[in-house]
Amino acid sequence: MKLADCLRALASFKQEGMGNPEINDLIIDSRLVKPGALFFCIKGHHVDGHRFAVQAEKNGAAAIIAQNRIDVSIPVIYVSDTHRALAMVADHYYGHPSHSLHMIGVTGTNGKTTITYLVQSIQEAAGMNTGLIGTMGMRYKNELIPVANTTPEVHLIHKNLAEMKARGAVSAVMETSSNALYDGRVHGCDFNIGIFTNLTEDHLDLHGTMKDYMYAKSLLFSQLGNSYGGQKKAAVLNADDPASDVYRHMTAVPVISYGINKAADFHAASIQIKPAGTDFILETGGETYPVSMKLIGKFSVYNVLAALAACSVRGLAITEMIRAVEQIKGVSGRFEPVDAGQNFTVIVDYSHTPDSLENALDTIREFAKKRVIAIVGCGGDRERGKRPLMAKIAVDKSDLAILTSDNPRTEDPEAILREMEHGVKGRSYKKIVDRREAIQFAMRHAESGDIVLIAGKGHEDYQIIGTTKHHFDDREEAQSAILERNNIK
Ligand SMILES: CC(=O)N[C@H]1[C@@H](OP(=O)(O)OP(=O)(O)OC[C@H]2O[C@@H](n3ccc(=O)[nH]c3=O)[C@H](O)[C@@H]2O)O[C@H](CO)[C@@H](O)[C@@H]1O[C@H](C)C(=O)N[C@@H](C)C(=O)N[C@H](CCC(=O)O)C(=O)O
Ligand SMILES: Nc1ncnc2c1ncn2[C@@H]1O[C@H](COP(=O)(O)OP(=O)(O)OP(=O)(O)O)[C@@H](O)[C@H]1O
Ligand SMILES: N[C@H](CCC[C@H](N)C(=O)O)C(=O)O
Ligand SMILES: [Mg+2]
Repeated sequence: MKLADCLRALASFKQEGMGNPEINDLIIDSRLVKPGALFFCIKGHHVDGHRFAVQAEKNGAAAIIAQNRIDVSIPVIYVSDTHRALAMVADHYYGHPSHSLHMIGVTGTNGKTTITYLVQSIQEAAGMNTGLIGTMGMRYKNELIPVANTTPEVHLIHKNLAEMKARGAVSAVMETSSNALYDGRVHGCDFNIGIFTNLTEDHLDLHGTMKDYMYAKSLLFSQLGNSYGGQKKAAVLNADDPASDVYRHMTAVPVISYGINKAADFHAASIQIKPAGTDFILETGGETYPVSMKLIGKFSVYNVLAALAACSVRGLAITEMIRAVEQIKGVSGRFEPVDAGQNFTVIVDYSHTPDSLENALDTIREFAKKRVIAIVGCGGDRERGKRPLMAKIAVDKSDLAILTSDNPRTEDPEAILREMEHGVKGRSYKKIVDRREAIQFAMRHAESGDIVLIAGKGHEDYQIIGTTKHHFDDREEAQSAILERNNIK
């Protein structure tokens, strides 16, 4: 596409430097620029991308989009907001893929990844080819492309939606994190459905207050626009979470509610949690349907209700959707059992927030006959307020809490643990800084019938120490520690 054509997506701009070169890629990292790329200077959280304009030119950029003055000899297009320009140009450059895909966005503190997997499975079972974008990568037709962010940068979203569409997708389901919504990473995405899971403490390092965090999430619902041209649009809201009362007012499209405690369009009753699954009665449209699924816990019931409500908008039959849900074995790293023939239970779970940790431990209590052992850490370079809270929940709700490291990133692991320990002064717990040793300790000390929860890292197959990613997988670590224990015996 020619530069002038790319610029048709912008409301206002000023070009300096003559020329209308062919643009063959949209790039925001100067290190990735190849000849013919259009480079966008983005002011980041750490550095100002304008500093890399010269490097982008050296690497062959055909033109540059900037908001501050830069000194290069290729065409420069000045705009007031380069990030917004990136979103608008990318949407246009890739042919507005979100306009013709049935787009489902999922926001909320916990449950987003799980719901995207549920929606993809339900829709695919009904013959709707569905792409998925989220924490574990971009997944389409059993191919997984890893991503740096739960919600990738906006040009990558439009690019990948276009690729999914070209390969036959009719729908895409996407995690829209609060950071991404606030930073504009989904600008230009035309969503049909917005799903809200829940709002509990996390990411206050980025949003400051719970109120600002709540408003960041509301952007998904205001971005739904209006129902037009016969397109089916809806906001799917959790009736049991007070933030839904705010989001209801933020959207102009129909609202579908789901919940357990309050009356809702998709309501679950008679919930029975068992070690191998959960049963409940779905009440919707004046009918009742029994559901018997392999997913565990009350929180899983919420996720299923949200997915069913969202998929119902396209008119999928309830009984068929339930059949698809009942087939799902689980989502990688979410309440995932590790079985190496041991006589105790090991569960790896991605609970890395106070609320999800509490839910995971409460769920385990529902069927624990002996001790509950919890291995818990908190990520570095992330919100610090949740550290003492998570330590307290671990100690309050387990019989043996082992505090350890998660991804320390650039923080001192001992310092993170000291902040966690503020929440458990005078209480009894074990502290083992090295996560591998913590897992080995738990596997050695677990007795017949105990349940060990390894929380925080779920599907992650790495540990970030400093800025280096080392291979590390809680499931593998638990397996080998169990085998080692068996060999020693
Ligand atoms: C704090 C934060 O949100 N950072 C995101 C942000 O990066 P940044 O603002 O730090 O970028 P920067 O390093 O300041 O660089 C600014 C610009 O200069 C460019 N640059 C930089 C160096 C260079 O040599 N040349 C160059 O051109 C960069 O490519 C960039 O365009 O923009 C990047 C591109 O979109 C993101 O990958 C990055 O996410 C980082 C990896 C991150 O950890 N983000 C977390 C907080 C996050 O967003 N998490 C949510 C999940 C939350 C949840 O699921 O609960 C998510 O959606 O992933
Ligand atoms: N609806 C829910 N309510 C509360 N906790 C939940 C819910 N669903 C899942 N969880 C817990 O949160 C953990 C993470 O779940 P999931 O990965 O689906 O959430 P997420 O919102 O995608 O997280 P992230 O913000 O890291 O992308 C699970 O391992 C489980 O312990
Ligand atoms: N999406 C979350 C994941 C946290 C996972 C946990 N293992 C950690 O590293 O803190 C985040 O980026 O904050
Ligand atoms: Mg996720």
